[in-house]
Amino acid sequence: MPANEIVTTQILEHSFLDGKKVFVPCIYKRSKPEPGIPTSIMDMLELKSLDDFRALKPDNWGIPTIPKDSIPHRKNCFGVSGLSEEHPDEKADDAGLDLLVMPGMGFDLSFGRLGHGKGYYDYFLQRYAEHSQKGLVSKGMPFLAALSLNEQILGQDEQVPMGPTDWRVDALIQGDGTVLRAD
Ligand SMILES: Nc1nc2c(c(=O)[nH]1)N(C=O)[C@@H](CNc1ccc(C(=O)N[C@@H](CCC(=O)O)C(=O)O)cc1)CN2
Ligand SMILES: Nc1ncnc2c1ncn2[C@@H]1O[C@H](COP(=O)(O)OP(=O)(O)OP(=O)(O)O)[C@@H](O)[C@H]1O
Repeated sequence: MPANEIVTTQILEHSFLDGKKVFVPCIYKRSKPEPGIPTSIMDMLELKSLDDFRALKPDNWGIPTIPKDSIPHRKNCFGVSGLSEEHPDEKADDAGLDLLVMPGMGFDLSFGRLGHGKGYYDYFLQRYAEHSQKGLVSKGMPFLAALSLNEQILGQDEQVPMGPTDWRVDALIQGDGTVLRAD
């Protein structure tokens, strides 16, 4: 969470100045919970501008968060407006992400990632993969770049526990600027 992670403000600012589209996480409770699927899930919603970003208010964890009343008026990374659960299987032009910047509690040198135990990122990535397989997003999987403080990286012989739903990242960007790439 913000007190224990690399601050992403400059990445966001730089992305806007570079003319990129920027999406941020939006956590919500699914309206129709189903067994075996997390009840609280994450979508990625578009920020309209740098001013839009700067106007976000921090939530209880200090994370700048999209106001609820603006959700229906924002593009989702799956190309539809508002929350993705309201538009299952809807094909949209210009959908998808090139890059996903991922936080985490800990990382290992085999690109394993330990999240906050909510499955937000892992389940989002599974949904993205399903959208991609169905041809609902034109891009493939985003490049997964984890941001890690040096203290969050385990030593050579240690691994974070990885289960069947956990995704390995493509690159580990360390607090001292070192970048490790999986390929
Ligand atoms: N900067 C940043 N943004 C991020 C994350 C992060 O780690 N860093 N997240 C990384 O995951 C997500 C937010 N993570 C969260 C992790 C835990 C709880 C939490 O404890 N929530 C409540 C109730 C949640 C619910 O509705 O179920 C709780 O459990 O008491 C909330 C958000 C998305 N955005
Ligand atoms: N693809 C999925 N399908 C169903 N449940 C999932 C999926 N991905 C994760 N979950 C569930 O979410 C819960 C939390 O998973 P896990 O402990 O791996 O989260 P994490 O990687 O620490 O968190 P995050 O992904 O938010 O960073 C687990 O109960 C897990 O089974």
